[in-house]
Amino acid sequence: MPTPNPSQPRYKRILLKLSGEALVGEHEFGIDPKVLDRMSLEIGALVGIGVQVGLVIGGGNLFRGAALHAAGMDRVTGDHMGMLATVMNGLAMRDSLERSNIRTRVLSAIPMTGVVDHYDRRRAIRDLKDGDVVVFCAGTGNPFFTTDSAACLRGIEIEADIVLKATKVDGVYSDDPVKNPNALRYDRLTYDEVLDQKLGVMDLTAICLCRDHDMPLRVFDMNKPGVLTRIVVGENEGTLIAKD
Ligand SMILES: Nc1ncnc2c1ncn2[C@@H]1O[C@H](COP(=O)(O)OP(=O)(O)OP(=O)(O)O)[C@@H](O)[C@H]1O
Ligand SMILES: O=c1ccn([C@@H]2O[C@H](COP(=O)(O)O)[C@@H](O)[C@H]2O)c(=O)[nH]1
Repeated sequence: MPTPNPSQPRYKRILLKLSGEALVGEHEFGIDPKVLDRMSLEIGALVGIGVQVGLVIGGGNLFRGAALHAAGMDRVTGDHMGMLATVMNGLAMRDSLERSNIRTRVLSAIPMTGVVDHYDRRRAIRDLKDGDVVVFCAGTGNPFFTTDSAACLRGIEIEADIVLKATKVDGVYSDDPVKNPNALRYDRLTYDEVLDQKLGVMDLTAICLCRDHDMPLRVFDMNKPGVLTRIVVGENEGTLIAKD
């Protein structure tokens, strides 16, 4: 493996997936502005070294369709609410990034004239090349999916070099490390190993998409300061999921 060089990022274009739940921070529900500002700083550092950043933010801090359905709501309505939650997170992220003087474009899979622009792949690529951070919100625009799948889909569409899944655990484990303290962390896995062992850090649709389009994925802990820059310059953080 070549030695990491901070002035020469290994990845030119990334798709970063941020967990919605992580935005709660010290609050009980919703969005903690301190978390957004910390993430903006980390993302700004990447833009500063010339990395093109596409962003997908989950909605788990506000609504998840499956949870609403379990409480009695129609599933599709719940999923629509979940997708709208990701738009709110996208707006909050743009606000924080722009307060740090980082140019940001929010593109939504669901048309929302007057609030955000509608997703258009060619436009997204142009904006990325111009140095804007592009936030893709409203997931895939379809119910029964998750923002992990949306992140992998957008990553493939914009021809990102890698999908980076920022979460609250420091990689993929043999079992959910939050529930099983004896779970073992993997450094590297193939797509088929994740699928065969049903490792639950991401939904399996997302893993299948990445496998079918040979898109590498890295799962890492966003709470470690400087972690994004370290990954982008080629240091080993969390777990890499790739072909072999
Ligand atoms: N094998 C595993 N390895 C690592 N984490 C696992 C595993 N199985 C389950 N998990 C759980 O998956 C979670 C991933 O959570 P995360 O909040 O990033 O997901 P999300 O549902 O994509 O995001 P959101 O909060 O926006 O809904 C981890 O917090 C971890 O507890
Ligand atoms: O393509 C998509 C993406 C998301 N949803 C709904 O939104 C919520 C929030 O996303 P998370 O990935 O769980 O953070 C999700 O639970 C779905 O209900 C969707 O319908 N389609």
